[in-house]
Amino acid sequence: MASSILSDCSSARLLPFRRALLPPPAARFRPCLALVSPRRLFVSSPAPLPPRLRRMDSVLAAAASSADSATVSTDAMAKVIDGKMVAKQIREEIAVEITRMKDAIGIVPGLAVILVGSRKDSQTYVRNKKKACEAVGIKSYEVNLPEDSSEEEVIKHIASFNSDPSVHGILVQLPLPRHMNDENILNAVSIEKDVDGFHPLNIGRLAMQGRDPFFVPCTPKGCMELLHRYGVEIKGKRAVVIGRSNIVGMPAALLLQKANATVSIVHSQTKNPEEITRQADIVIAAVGVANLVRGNWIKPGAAIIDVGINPVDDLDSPRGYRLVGDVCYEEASKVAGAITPVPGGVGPMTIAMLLSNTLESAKRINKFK
Ligand SMILES: NC(=O)C1=CN([C@@H]2O[C@H](COP(=O)(O)OP(=O)(O)OC[C@H]3O[C@@H](n4cnc5c(N)ncnc54)[C@H](OP(=O)(O)O)[C@@H]3O)[C@@H](O)[C@H]2O)C=CC1
Ligand SMILES: Nc1nc(=O)c2c([nH]1)NC[C@@H]1CN(c3ccc(C(=O)N[C@@H](CCC(=O)O)C(=O)O)cc3)C=[N+]21
Repeated sequence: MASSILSDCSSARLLPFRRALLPPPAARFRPCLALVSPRRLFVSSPAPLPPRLRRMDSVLAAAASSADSATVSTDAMAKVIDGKMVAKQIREEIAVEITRMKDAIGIVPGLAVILVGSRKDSQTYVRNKKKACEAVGIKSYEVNLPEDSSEEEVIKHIASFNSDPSVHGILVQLPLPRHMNDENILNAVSIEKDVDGFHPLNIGRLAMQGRDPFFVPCTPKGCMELLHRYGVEIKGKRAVVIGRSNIVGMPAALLLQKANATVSIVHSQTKNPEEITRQADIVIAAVGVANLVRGNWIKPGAAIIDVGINPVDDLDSPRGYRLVGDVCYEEASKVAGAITPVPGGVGPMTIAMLLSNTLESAKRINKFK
């Protein structure tokens, strides 16, 4: 079913609010790529976990190995990196930890979300975050402000959450209205409660050798977790990150570099992006252009993490649209060694990492191990 929907990456029509920057399809698509036998980059057991997540190790190992058997259909098809399943397992582990903390010290983690304006997609994300919080036992606080609010009003709410001891994480939903300065607003979030990891001090610490941020931004952290869970070796490998935004591309490149990959960053001014991408053992695509990365951009056997969430017209879908990634899945899955789907890849991991950061914050603030 999925393959019939995605059978032609060049024909997806973008919804009006996304720029249509698709490459000319005939020029870039080489139809015989499925014949190339992928060189696998994977080990059978997951890599060791950082101490904080070690408790989740066995669950996630089981998740990864069940994904192995469930999703490899032929030798030429990439392994599906199932973010939805891994995220579910992580949420279950978080719920157990929250109960343990509540029973031991009577504290429940709290996450405050501030939404300015009435963008439909932002409202959906905020609703989903709230549901995810409730399901694991995190108390959620929400403030909805009108589009024409002032920066001062937003900062006033941030300040009140900064000093509220029942709030351990604060998230300001992006994008903010155009008249607001993101930097002024993100700077106002207490660095100890910055569960999005967007505060300049957190980003600065992420960039520096020998320093650690309080929080790692959720989407790049989710990408790294998926690579770890699926046993993708990073040290000494070539990685290409497509996109350099403050919230995804740039921190993803820093994390890959911290994990000892040799990293190149491809952006809108890069010449020959396909040539550079083709050298990568690991690709993280975070662009916002549907199906930009074609099969012939990919090195056989590479691991592909597709962050893009792009709505394209689909009259057969109840919503009138469906979501596709930045990578042409149908082509890429015939060349890559492993690949995340959209939906069901990085998106659910972003939310799971937000919950994980909120729990981590509540533990740190209350000195609970
Ligand atoms: N799955 C998830 O959890 C999340 C998904 N997303 C999705 O990820 C995508 C990227 O988001 P975000 O980083 O916020 O986007 P931004 O628009 O902030 O950044 C896009 C980046 O892509 C680069 N770019 C644009 N066009 C091209 C091109 N043709 N070739 C190469 N590079 C290009 C831009 O380059 P330049 O810097 O030169 O302008 C920029 O660095 C979106 O689809 C978004 O919806 C975002 C957050 C979370
Ligand atoms: N302060 C802030 N922090 C963010 O982390 C942040 C943000 N602002 N603004 C918007 C982007 C986008 N983002 C997503 C989160 C989950 C999915 C997600 O769960 N996606 C599902 C599909 C959901 C659907 O079907 O609509 C999936 O990929 O399977 C997607 C995108 C977080 N962002």
